[in-house]
Amino acid sequence: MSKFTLRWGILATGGIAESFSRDLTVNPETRNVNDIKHEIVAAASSSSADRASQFLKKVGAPSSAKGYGSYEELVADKDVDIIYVATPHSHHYQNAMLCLEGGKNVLCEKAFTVNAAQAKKLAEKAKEKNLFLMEAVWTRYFPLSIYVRDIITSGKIGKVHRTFADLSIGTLPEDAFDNSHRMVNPDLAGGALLDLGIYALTWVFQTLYHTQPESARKAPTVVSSLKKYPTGADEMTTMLLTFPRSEELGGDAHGIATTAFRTTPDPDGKGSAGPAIRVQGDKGEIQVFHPAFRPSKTKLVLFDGTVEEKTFTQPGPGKGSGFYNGFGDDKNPEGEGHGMFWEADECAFALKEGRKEGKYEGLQESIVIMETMDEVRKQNGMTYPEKIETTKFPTQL
Ligand SMILES: NC(=O)C1=CN([C@@H]2O[C@H](COP(=O)(O)OP(=O)(O)OC[C@H]3O[C@@H](n4cnc5c(N)ncnc54)[C@H](OP(=O)(O)O)[C@@H]3O)[C@@H](O)[C@H]2O)C=CC1
Ligand SMILES: O=C1OC[C@@H](O)[C@H](O)[C@H]1O
Repeated sequence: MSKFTLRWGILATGGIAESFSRDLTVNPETRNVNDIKHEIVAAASSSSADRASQFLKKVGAPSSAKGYGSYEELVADKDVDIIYVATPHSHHYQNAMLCLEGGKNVLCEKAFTVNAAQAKKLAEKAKEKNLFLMEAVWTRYFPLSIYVRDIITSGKIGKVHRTFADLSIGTLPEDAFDNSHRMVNPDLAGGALLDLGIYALTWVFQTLYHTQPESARKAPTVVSSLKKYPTGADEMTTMLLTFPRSEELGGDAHGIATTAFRTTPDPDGKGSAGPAIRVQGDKGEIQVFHPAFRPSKTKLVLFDGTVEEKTFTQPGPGKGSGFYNGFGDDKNPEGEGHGMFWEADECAFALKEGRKEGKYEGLQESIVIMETMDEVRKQNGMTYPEKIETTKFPTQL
């Protein structure tokens, strides 16, 4: 059988670009995906072509892959089918727009943009140019997430009324990040909400919103509280979302999404403190254990006494590999891939099938989530500099 090959260009050479690119080199057959292939054909660094070439070597790209010293050159490369945007949040809008204007399909890291207005502009541009565009919320494409959504839609836990979701990382920001770090720097749209809270929201949305028929999905109302870090970005944010839903589904549902630097739902690293995510219905609940961005354990607990635990490992290239994870303090278990290949596979399936959006989070849902975060920032007076909130393209950052 001839395989569909997706030819990738990598825009930026930081931590997550490395994890993602390494995952692209894992043979899809190791995860029973037999009809597509990924190929890294080029990478670009805003600092130098040499850095891009070193990056390509480091991640195991083919020796034919080209290293560019500017993002513009990458966009102009005729051999690139899709570009993975792996810059800080502040740069996503400008970088993704550059790619779309240049006729390239785009997979753009989370948070999709700084605000909903930017997300809408990108969606409009992708539509105008008939290009594929997807927010890289990798967790949505995990077999574990598919399993949890299936539990909900099958009615196993009954009508679902509430989801609690916490992604907090148990890290003292003063020790872990200097004030220019992308996690806390407002110039880079830093802060817990956009970087980590997006995963708590992902779990709330994928259990209470995405599981409804598309025509029935309605944006939630939100009340929230946010605590600022001295840089002006947030260090702890909690959101209470009310999703309007039909009586057939049990009526309105509540989502509680929270995120913080200093606390963690997993203080001993062994899950002893309980789950990070609880999706509760009137027949029981499905639990997911920390970390919300890359969970590997679930527990189904039903009113009738059923208890079913499941573990999901990430298929990988063999013993001893261990990929960089986030800001670098947790490595993958030995032998596992990172798990970013599932979202990459979705891009290949979509382009093979002629789809222009991701199956498990389309652009409309990414926009509603950005609107939710806009509202949280508005309720709590958290703004970013105008040059990164603007929809004016191009803007020099
Ligand atoms: N899905 C996931 O699990 C994770 C996702 N992320 C997301 O990935 C994105 C990048 O995060 P991460 O890779 O950790 O960040 P890094 O700081 O490690 O890398 C960002 C890269 O962006 C490029 N860049 C361009 N302009 C700037 C600038 N002004 N300041 C800093 N970097 C710049 C640089 O690459 P160059 O010099 O080559 O142009 C830099 O190496 C964020 O959106 C983040 O939310 C992050 C961690 C985990
Ligand atoms: O997306 C992410 O997931 C993992 C976290 O460690 C990281 O900070 C974040 O950007």
